[in-house]
Amino acid sequence: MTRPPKNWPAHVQYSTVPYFHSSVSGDALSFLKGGDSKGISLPSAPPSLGGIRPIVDPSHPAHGQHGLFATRKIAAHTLIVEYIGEVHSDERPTSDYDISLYRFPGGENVGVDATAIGNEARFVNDYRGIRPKPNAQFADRWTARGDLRIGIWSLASGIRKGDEIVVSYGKSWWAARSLS
Ligand SMILES: C[S@@+](CC[C@H](N)C(=O)[O-])C[C@H]1O[C@@H](n2cnc3c(N)ncnc32)[C@H](O)[C@@H]1O
Repeated sequence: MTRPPKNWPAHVQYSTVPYFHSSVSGDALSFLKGGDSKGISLPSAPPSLGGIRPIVDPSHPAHGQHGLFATRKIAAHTLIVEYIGEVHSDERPTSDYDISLYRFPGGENVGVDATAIGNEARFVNDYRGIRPKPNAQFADRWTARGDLRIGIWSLASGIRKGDEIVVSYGKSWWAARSLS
């Protein structure tokens, strides 16, 4: 088992490989695991280029929480970290750590929920109120053997060492929460 990074919360399981929930269909598993639906030897996520830090600035909108910060200069269009979590096909409407992975034409909607198990990626905040615009984005990441994952990738400007890594969660993410 990989040792959790600095500032990792005790109530969350740290993992560098996805966990597949029983709600994911066999067909979806074969597709997502690059044909190896037995789940042996899942490729580990590469080391994160971001480190977890507590947000101590009172003017930061996520003050009291944590964020992900570049531990070195990150070039444009670089994989910063894979979004590891529980891969699932059931509904998780109350999760704040759930990202959509793939929608199958037949209707199965697979997400990655890092509420209870995950890696550094679960600490990426939305740019609103933090920086004028995102410096990273969620996008597909295919492993060398053909597993489909979600990656957090730097945008064209690259990221300076020490900067907070921020994405856009999307207007609908915030709209859903302002109504609740
Ligand atoms: C995926 S988590 C991000 C990591 C979180 N800050 C933590 O320490 O666990 C999403 C949560 O972070 C907070 N968050 C992220 N971006 C934010 C922003 N721009 N303004 C306010 N809160 C934000 C919200 O509480 C949101 O539900």
